[in-house]
Order: sequence, then structure tokens, then C-alpha cells
Amino acid sequence: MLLDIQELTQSYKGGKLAIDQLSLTAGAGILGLLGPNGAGKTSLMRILATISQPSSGKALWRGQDIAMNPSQLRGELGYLPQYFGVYDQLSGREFLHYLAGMKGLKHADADKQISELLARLNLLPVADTSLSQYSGGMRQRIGIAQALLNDPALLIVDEPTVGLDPQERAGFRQLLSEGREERLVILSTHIVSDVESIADTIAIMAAGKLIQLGSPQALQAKVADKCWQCTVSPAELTELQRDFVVSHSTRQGDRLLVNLVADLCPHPGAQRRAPSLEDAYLYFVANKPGQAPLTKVA
Ligand SMILES: Nc1ncnc2c1ncn2[C@@H]1O[C@H](COP(=O)(O)OP(=O)(O)OP(=O)(O)O)[C@@H](O)[C@H]1O
Repeated sequence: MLLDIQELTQSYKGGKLAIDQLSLTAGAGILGLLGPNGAGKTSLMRILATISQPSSGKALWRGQDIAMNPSQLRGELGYLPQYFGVYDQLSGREFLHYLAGMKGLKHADADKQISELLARLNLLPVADTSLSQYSGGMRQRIGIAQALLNDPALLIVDEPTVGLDPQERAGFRQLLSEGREERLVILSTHIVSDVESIADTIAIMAAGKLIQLGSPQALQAKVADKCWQCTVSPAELTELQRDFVVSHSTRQGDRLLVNLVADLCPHPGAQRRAPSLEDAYLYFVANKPGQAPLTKVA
């Protein structure tokens, strides 16, 4: 086990409880952190990246409390924050050299790593261009490159695929998958497809709490009997949306083929269908503690 989070709580000024007694353990592999806006993902990642301190509870990295001993983790950490400010007057290559220096890399090692990362992230053609000229996707890729400098044992990436096109997203997933045997990658997103194919474990957060933890397959299995499909009129769809979680709908002439998640059969014509991770995510977020279950009978 590399990471051991014990009853971590973060409350902000004004009493906002962003993380509520969260506990989990993780070893090497990819941990996908899924949750809606405001679930507490960024607050958690900032604590793990030693940027903020928890209000109570602790996080241990290799058995050491990171709040007591942040420098031990910082030497092994790569972090891509959600809002990644860059130094506009520097070129991409200069920026990476600057951060490599901050991470204590020797110049020759840094040179080699930077060239490799620029190539992997398709940034060689703009390596010597000022960052002020970079598009949003290029900025995101240079952010990923700096996080990967020095081959970190803990890589924390907060909504890393924002601004990337579909091809870049696929390349990024591939990049994260490499070296997963040796490192822990924590990837937060509210886009299920970003983590569906690569995460070993999924943690679903809502309202500061960890509401589910398991492999993508295990989470899907939990909703295997709750996934339905039916063909309905637009008016019926509006009604279904009021009472159930509709995960997808496709137009078929003047009717709609609708995928729903519900505890019991939601419509007389509904049939069971195979579950996806998105179904599991929607089901558990809709059924978060304190909310009425999805049990309306058709
Ligand atoms: N500095 C702060 N002061 C007060 N409240 C905050 C602060 N930072 C975050 N919050 C609140 O804490 C809760 C959790 O926010 P957080 O950014 O951790 O969630 P998130 O899951 O990362 O959301 P998103 O997907 O929108 O980034 C939200 O209600 C947010 O408004």
C-alpha cells in the first residue's frame, strides 16, 4: 500500500464541509476519482499534493503523514492542478527546464526527459515557441509534461483532459497507463469515459463523502439489475426524467430510445440492458446518502 487516507476532513472558512471523514487506501495503479461539481475532488487532491492541510484526519504516503513530512512526498510527486497557470514569457522547453530545476533534476537528465516528453505529447514543433502562443490543448499538454518530469511515484492529475481533442484524450490515457505497475496515478474527472477503460479502481465522491470504491467491473455489477431501456414518446420522456435517472436517449423517428437507471421497472415497456460504468456513476450519485432511492414502480 502506498497511500492510506484516514478520516480526512476539510472544512473551509464559513463552515463549508468539502471533505467529510473520507478514508481509503491505494497501491500502485490508476485510481479514478469521479464526482459531480463540488463533490470535493479538488480539495482532496490539493491535500494529497501537500498544497493545503486537512482540518482533521490524515493522509499517509509510504506510512508517513504528508502534513508532518511534506518534503518526502514532494520528491516523488507530479501534480497537474485543475487551473494550470503558466509562465507566458517562457517557451515550452524553458518552462519544463525551469520546473525540472525546481524538482532538483540534473541538467543532462532534464534535457533527455524534456525532449522525450515533448515528443510524447506532440509538442516538439512548438517546443521553442512562447507559451503565450499556445492553444488551450497545448497548455494542457505542457502541464501534463511537467507533472511527468522525474517519473513521479505519485501522479495527481485534476481534470486533465479538459481542452484536449478526442485523439489527444486517447493519447493521454495511453500515457497514463504506462508505468502503472510502479506508480499510483490519481485522476479526477466528471467524464466517466476518461477513466472507464484505464482505471484499476474507481472512487465515487459526492458531497465530500466517498460513496463507492471498487473496480469498474465491480461497480457495474452492483447496478446490473437496475439498467433499463424503453422506447417512449417525447412527453413520456419528460415524465421519466422527473422520476428516474435517464442516462441516454436517441431519437427514432417521432419516438425516443431511452436508457434509464432505476431500482424497479420504470415503464411497462422497459427491458433490462447491460450496465455501463456511467450507469453505476449516475445511480450512486443520484442515491447519495440522504436522498430518496430510485424506487418508483411503473
Ligand atoms: N477555498 C474555498 N473556500 C470555501 N469553499 C470552497 C473552497 N474551495 C472549494 N470550496 C467548496 O468546497 C466544495 C468542494 O469543492 P471542490 O473544488 O473540492 O470540488 P470538486 O469536486 O473538485 O468540484 P469541480 O469538479 O467543480 O472542480 C464546493 O462546495 C466548493 O464550493
